[in-house]
Amino acid sequence: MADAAAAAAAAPEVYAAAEAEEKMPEIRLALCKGRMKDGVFKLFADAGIKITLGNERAYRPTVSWGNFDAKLLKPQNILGMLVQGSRDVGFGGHDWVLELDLEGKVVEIMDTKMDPVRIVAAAPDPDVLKSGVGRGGRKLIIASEYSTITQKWIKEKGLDATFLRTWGATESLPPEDADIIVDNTATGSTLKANGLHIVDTILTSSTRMFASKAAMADEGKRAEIEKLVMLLESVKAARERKMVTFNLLKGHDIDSVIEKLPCARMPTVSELYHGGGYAVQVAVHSKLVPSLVPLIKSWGGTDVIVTAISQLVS
Ligand SMILES: Nc1ncnc2c1ncn2[C@@H]1O[C@H](COP(=O)(O)OP(=O)(O)OP(=O)(O)O)[C@@H](O)[C@H]1O
Ligand SMILES: O=P(O)(O)OC[C@H]1O[C@H](OP(=O)(O)OP(=O)(O)O)[C@H](O)[C@@H]1O
Repeated sequence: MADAAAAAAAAPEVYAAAEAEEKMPEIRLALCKGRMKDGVFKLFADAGIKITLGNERAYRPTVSWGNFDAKLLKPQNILGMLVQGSRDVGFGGHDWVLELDLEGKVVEIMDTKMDPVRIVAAAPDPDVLKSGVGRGGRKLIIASEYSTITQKWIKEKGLDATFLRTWGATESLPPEDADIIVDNTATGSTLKANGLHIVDTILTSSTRMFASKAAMADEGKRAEIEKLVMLLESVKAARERKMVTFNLLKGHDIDSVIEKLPCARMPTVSELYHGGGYAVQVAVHSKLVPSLVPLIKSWGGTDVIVTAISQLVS
């Protein structure tokens, strides 16, 4: 207690901001049930915001930061609720924005890039689009859960086809009950297990965060939403990067090393004890680390440390 009181006294602005957060305008948050849930919960957790569900069947989680009224909902419903204005912020797939024809009716505020999928047309016959006919010469039957997307695609391709709406397990329909399916694919294992070949890629999708137009028009809510986006984006940025720290001892040309570092902004450089050289710290894309570390060594760098970053705000 004494420690907490001392910390609060030493950093009054930070503690006051944390307390004030609970009195900020309420944001009605829709979290997604289903396969997107764990990734979204982890994104919040990595930003220091804990989402707690009372039990597995509870749909009203509590959020440890800010002033959220949170609910767990199916992503397809979330998008509709943002349009009708009963939720302020929510998560869903870009595919369902297109399927429900909601482009311009909800505001995309962040692409988490999580759960990437492709919406593809697939068939047992890889040449089905060339032949344009179905099993035994019948008119093509094209099955999908995505009604709008598929019917638009049929038109664009100029196919003479009957559309069949499915409710899951779409890959099981060909060859008897359908000639082509339109479905999402991530690893491709369901298509493969059912002997289906991709004949066209229609679009790509990922888990995105959306806001209602009304919430974005409300100054108070918008400010809170932007704070949330900044925090979640900082996790996304950090996940793509690593912190590389190294020493460059006296006698090496620090300026020429700094010039060669792959960073958009200036790296942090601090002087070593007794003017023995410099410690350099730079956040770099993870994929560059294996190339960068040997180069640092070749430039005379020592004591190279590569660490994970949890949040990065530019
Ligand atoms: N591997 C995947 N398979 C299916 N949908 C995925 C996948 N990865 C991401 N998604 C996205 O998840 C959303 C579908 O969510 P939804 O909750 O309806 O399905 P689900 O998570 O599979 O749940 P359920 O098992 O209850 O059907 C879509 O936007 C879809 O693009
Ligand atoms: O490319 P993959 O990694 O195999 O993933 C794609 C599959 O996962 C989903 O099915 P889901 O498990 O949600 O069942 P459903 O078809 O009944 O919706 C989706 O509809 C595909 O069938």
